[in-house]
Amino acid sequence: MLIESKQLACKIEHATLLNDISFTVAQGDYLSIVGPNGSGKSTLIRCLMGILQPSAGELILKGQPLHSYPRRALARQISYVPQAVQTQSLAFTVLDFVRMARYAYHHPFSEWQPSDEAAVQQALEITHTTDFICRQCNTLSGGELQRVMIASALAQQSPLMLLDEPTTFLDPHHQVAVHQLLQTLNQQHGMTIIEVTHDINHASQHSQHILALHQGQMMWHGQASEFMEAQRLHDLYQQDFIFVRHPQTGRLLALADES
Ligand SMILES: Nc1ncnc2c1ncn2[C@@H]1O[C@H](COP(=O)(O)OP(=O)(O)OP(=O)(O)O)[C@@H](O)[C@H]1O
Repeated sequence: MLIESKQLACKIEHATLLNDISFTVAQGDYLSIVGPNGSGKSTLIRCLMGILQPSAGELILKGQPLHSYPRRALARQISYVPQAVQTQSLAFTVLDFVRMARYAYHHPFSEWQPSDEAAVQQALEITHTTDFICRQCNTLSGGELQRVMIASALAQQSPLMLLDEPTTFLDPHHQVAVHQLLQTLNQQHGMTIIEVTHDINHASQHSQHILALHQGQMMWHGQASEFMEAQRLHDLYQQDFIFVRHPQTGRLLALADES
């Protein structure tokens, strides 16, 4: 197993943000984490990044406690793509920004290696961001910047990529482009993906497993193809859904019932 979460709990001061969370993620899996606002999705991602310490239970990465990994060693295993970035804070060219992702392979005064250049070039090519390398990150559109963020995560060459609502602020075309890129990374490059998303149709169609959180607890974990069930979605979101079949794939799509 790549990741094992064993009865994970996370408390901040007196607030219990996560409780009794147990699941596993195999190499090559694509897990979507869903759930209503405030259910603990980002908190779980922060635990997986090693930023938050469990208050009980533990996270195991490749057989070792995740918190026992030194910072750089963890960055060689896990990369992270945030929801949205304040572009003003990115006063770097795209090339410099993606190169910085190689810090995990360097120590002070170590030299830039051909392997670093190869990793950066490959990340730029896969994400189709090569044309932007001389641009300042703070001049890119939201969709372009999100691809650069994924390029940066890819340059880390870690087997696991965590993404926190990576398509939230993107238009439909760029949402599809990022979704397709994630599919390619997962299916053709063997990348293990854990993605927080509010797009349950995307999650049920494109991921392999879904973990549904509700009030910091695990409400459901299973095969993505089995997720779409009226009572489950109602219990999760306190919202009725209408189901229709995708005319091409035949998969169930859920539409929030506004009637
Ligand atoms: N530092 C903190 N101190 C106290 N409570 C916190 C802290 N950080 C997060 N929370 C609370 O923990 C709960 C879970 O937050 P989290 O950001 O993980 O939710 P989420 O599922 O990612 O939500 P969203 O879908 O809105 O992004 C929320 O109620 C939030 O207010």
